[in-house]
Amino acid sequence: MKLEIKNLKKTYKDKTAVDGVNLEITPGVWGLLGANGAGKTTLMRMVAGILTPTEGEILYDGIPIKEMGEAYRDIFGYLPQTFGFYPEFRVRDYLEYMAALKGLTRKDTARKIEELMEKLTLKEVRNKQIRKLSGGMQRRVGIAQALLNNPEILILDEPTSGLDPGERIRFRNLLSEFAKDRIVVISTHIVPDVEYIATCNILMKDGAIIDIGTTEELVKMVKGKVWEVSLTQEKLGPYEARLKIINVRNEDTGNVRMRYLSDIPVLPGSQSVPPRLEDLYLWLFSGKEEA
Ligand SMILES: Nc1ncnc2c1ncn2[C@@H]1O[C@H](COP(=O)(O)OP(=O)(O)OP(=O)(O)O)[C@@H](O)[C@H]1O
Repeated sequence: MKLEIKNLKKTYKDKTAVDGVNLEITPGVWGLLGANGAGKTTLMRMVAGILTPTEGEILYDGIPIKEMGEAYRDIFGYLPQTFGFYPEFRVRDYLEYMAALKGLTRKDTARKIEELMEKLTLKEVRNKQIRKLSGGMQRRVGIAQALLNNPEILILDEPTSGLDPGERIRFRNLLSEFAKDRIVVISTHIVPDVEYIATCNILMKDGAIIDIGTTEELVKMVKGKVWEVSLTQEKLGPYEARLKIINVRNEDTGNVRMRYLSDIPVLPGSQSVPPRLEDLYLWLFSGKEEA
């Protein structure tokens, strides 16, 4: 099973959102990381077959997806970034409706909906209208509809926005299990969502792919540039504007522990620490003024 993206380009009037992307995606979880406006959504919508590329093509096992039509939809699941369709529908009715659109039989529909409601803890809201659900709950319904047809390719755009930490962990586990022999692509700003489950991460900037690799391979870029130091809250102030700070957390001593990015240690007592994917994300995608 292979998805090939060849020289894919999308231009909106004078804006090139995706600029010559080449990718070969095989089964596993793929994290698509990039700042706002990098072109992630545009790329995913083209892969989902709902946006026509300006140039280039997408092939599934060697066949252009535009020639596959219905057959591509049968093997595809997609959770868009903004999910708010059919707000008047009750959860169960909506899932049944989506299952019918995806061509599931009555028997498969009942079985699959039960299974997904269980896995995504949706049972207690089965008879509620979607518009009355919390944001996190709506997202779970969105995830459920994307999984209804047991897709071979699953594309999720910002799937965990609105989910609480417990839900995020459950969701990650669900995806890891699901991706064993399938292609799952997750676009996100929430780096920890893909850090431990992604087989491979795709880094995107200004419409282009700037790097691809496992978390372990990619974090090497910031090896020796991540520091931690303990300091008083008052001393932190002047550094906040100058440094790329990853996080600051309170210590039992009353001091704060600051994790920051820099080529050299800036504060006395700074210790070099092993890099994480979030450190790299900040290094690549955030200007100093944002840090
Ligand atoms: N329909 C459109 N018309 C014009 N420009 C667009 C359109 N859709 C997207 N863009 C522009 O293309 C660029 C890429 O947008 P896209 O939404 O794909 O990025 P993204 O990486 O998904 O960002 P975000 O995480 O904020 O959704 C942005 O500069 C955006 O303003």
